Amino acid sequence: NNWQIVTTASYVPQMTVSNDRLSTIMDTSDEWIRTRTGIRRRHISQGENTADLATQVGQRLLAKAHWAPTSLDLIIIATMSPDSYTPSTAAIVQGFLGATAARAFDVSAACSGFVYALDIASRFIGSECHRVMVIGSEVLSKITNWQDRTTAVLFGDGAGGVLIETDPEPHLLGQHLATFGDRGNQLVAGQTRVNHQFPPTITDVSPFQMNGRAVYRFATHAVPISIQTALQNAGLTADQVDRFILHQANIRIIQQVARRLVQPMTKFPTNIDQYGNTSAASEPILLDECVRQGLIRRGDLVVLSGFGGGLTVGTMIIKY
Ligand SMILES: O=C(O)C1CCN(c2ccc(-c3cc(CO)ccc3Cl)cn2)CC1
Repeated sequence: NNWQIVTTASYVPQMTVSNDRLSTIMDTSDEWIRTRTGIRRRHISQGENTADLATQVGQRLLAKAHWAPTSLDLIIIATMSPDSYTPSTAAIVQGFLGATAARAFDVSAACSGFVYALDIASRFIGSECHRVMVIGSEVLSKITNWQDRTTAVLFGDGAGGVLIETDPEPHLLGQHLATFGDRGNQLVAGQTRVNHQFPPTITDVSPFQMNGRAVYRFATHAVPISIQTALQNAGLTADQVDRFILHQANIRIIQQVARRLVQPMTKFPTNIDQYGNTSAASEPILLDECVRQGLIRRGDLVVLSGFGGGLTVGTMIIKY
């Protein structure tokens, strides 16, 4: 069933942490972080959890679309840093917003989460489900080991999302989702352990652990293939795309993907310098900024592509 993105919104915690400030708590430097990742600062939550960031986005979305919360049929939150095992972050947001008619659940696909959630929403939308809220929200600072300079310098907190509604015109022109579970151990966070004794003890949440080189290599290989496959599904070529909204994981990966697709960097807006890697939130935050800055207009051909934990990759071709 056809649907359209009605509006976009985003929200980041107020406090920013510069590279220089990080270099006072771990052995790193602004020069290293900026040249190797493109990151200059990141927003770090002070007391706001994942559902709080998502609720801010939800309120902004409903206000921009002039929708009553009770008109929502479905809320999906893509996150790898939920408030709790239960209730789901989506259920908490549903309660905070008073969206009493909406079913609500989380999608866990790390940095591909927003595309996975949008794909699921597009399969729900139809005769009984007209109005859907899809948000990517992360507080990665709570699962980061702030002594591990290989990961702590990369991540930030934030949330972004869209409202989608049934539409007579097709706007989802193609997609490609893939998961490589045999390589999942290359990017792990929040791992639980089951011990042999009885009663078992509750384990604390393990911080990020990443085989950076392996994930980097995966991304530079899997993302161009995913984008080309989605374009083929849509009967389109990269030349026809107006904007590529890629997961903001690393500036060099974005440059590498642009080269592989033989496309100019002007088609690849970036904001990793401001936010760091916000996992499932990075695409909707960037999408919202592009819409607000007029870099994406109605009728534009937009590619959304996320990649990361799972390992997963997800690409969607949308006529905005
Ligand atoms: O030494 C260097 O240059 C290092 C090399 C390693 N780097 C990496 C490696 C992987 C990621 C990454 C992370 C996620 C998790 O959301 C998803 C997707 C990716 Cl591709 C980000 N940076 C940083 C610079």
